[in-house]
This record gives sequence, structure tokens and C-alpha cells, in this order.
Amino acid sequence: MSDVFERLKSAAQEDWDAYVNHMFVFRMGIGALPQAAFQRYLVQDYLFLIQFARANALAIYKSRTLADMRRAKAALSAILDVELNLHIRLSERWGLSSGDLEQAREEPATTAYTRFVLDCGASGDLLDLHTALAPCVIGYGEIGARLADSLGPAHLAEHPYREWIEEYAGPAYQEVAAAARLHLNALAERALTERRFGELAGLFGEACRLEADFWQMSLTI
Ligand SMILES: Cc1ncc(CO)c(N)n1
Repeated sequence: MSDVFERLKSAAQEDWDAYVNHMFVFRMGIGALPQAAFQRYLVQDYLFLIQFARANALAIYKSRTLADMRRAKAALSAILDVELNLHIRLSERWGLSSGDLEQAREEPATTAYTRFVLDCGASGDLLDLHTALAPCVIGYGEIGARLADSLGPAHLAEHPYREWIEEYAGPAYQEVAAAARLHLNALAERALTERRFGELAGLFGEACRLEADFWQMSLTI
């Protein structure tokens, strides 16, 4: 079975690389990212995840089989019950409650990315939606694993962004990313035609560019 994720990544290689190797990621990896930038990022990411939870809820609605519904439900639970807790835990230390986070103003880059994904789902089918979601879920799995590997346990222990890195490098998130990849392959087996591949690669590339814009926003606002 061909891995459609690898094909999409190759088709959008430049955009993918600009996303996963962004300066924000590099600086975070070497522990040189200013804390203010990380805090801004995390607040926007909280708002981002609320919209991504909606996108996964939309994936449930767009499903025609119970298996597709259950996979989207698992992704939704991973956001609501696991990933958002990281944001709440870290923000509480800075004196921000989850209510404060929810009240924060969405930056344009957050709005642009999340509404793009929601629109892929609203105007397209399940394969469009999961293609637009893939750079997010699978990309963070790749970034987390790479940072954890390059640092090693000794450096990670004292790293200022240890919890963030461990969250995305950890087995629970890696499992979510692997499941997203398998699901995308299963959907592609059912619905992908060669003619359609170009369109999907376009959506995938756009999502990667919006991810890079999201990092950039956190460095520059
Ligand atoms: C911007 C962004 N992309 C991907 C993820 C992974 O869920 C996240 N939390 N935030």
C-alpha cells in the first residue's frame, strides 16, 4: 500500500520543510526561544485547538461509516482530554486560567489556518478534511520526536521547553499521529484518484504554509 502522506509530503516538500524546520522550532529546540514568544504561541495554540476540535467534530459529521466516526472521535478526545491539558497546565504557572485563555483574542494567523481547515471540510469530503488536518497532527509528531531525539534524555531533563517536547514526542501523541496517518491512507484507498491527487497536494501545501505562518506569528507579534 502506498503511503499517501509520504506522497503529499513529497509533492509539497518545500512547504513541509519550511514548516517543520521553522526558526521557531529551531530556537525552541536549542532552548533559545524567549519565554514571551512561547507564551504567545501557547495562548494562540489553545484557541487553535478549540477550532481543531470543531474540525474533528466536523469529521464525525462528514463520516459515512462508524469506523470513520470512531477515528475522528478518538482524535477529538485526544485534543479535548489530553492536548489542551498541557496548555492549561503550563499557562496556570504564568497566572492564566483556562477561562483567560478562552477569552484571548485570536490572531489573524490563527483564524486563517483554522478556518481554512474547517472550510476544506465544509466544502469537501472526508478525504479533503483529513488531508488539511494531516500537517498539523503528523507534523507535530515529527517535530516532537526529532527534538527529543536530538536532545537526548540528559539535555531534555533541564530543557526550558521539556514538557512541550515530551508531550509531542511521547507515546500517546505518537499514537495519535500514527493513527491519523493510517486513517488518511484508508480514506485515500477508497476515494483517491490520480486526478484528485493534485488538488489534495494543494490543500496539504496550503496547510503547511499556514503552519509556518503560525510559528512566524508567535515570533513576531
Ligand atoms: C498550530 C498547531 N499545529 C498542530 C498542532 C498539533 O495538534 C498544534 N497543537 N498546533
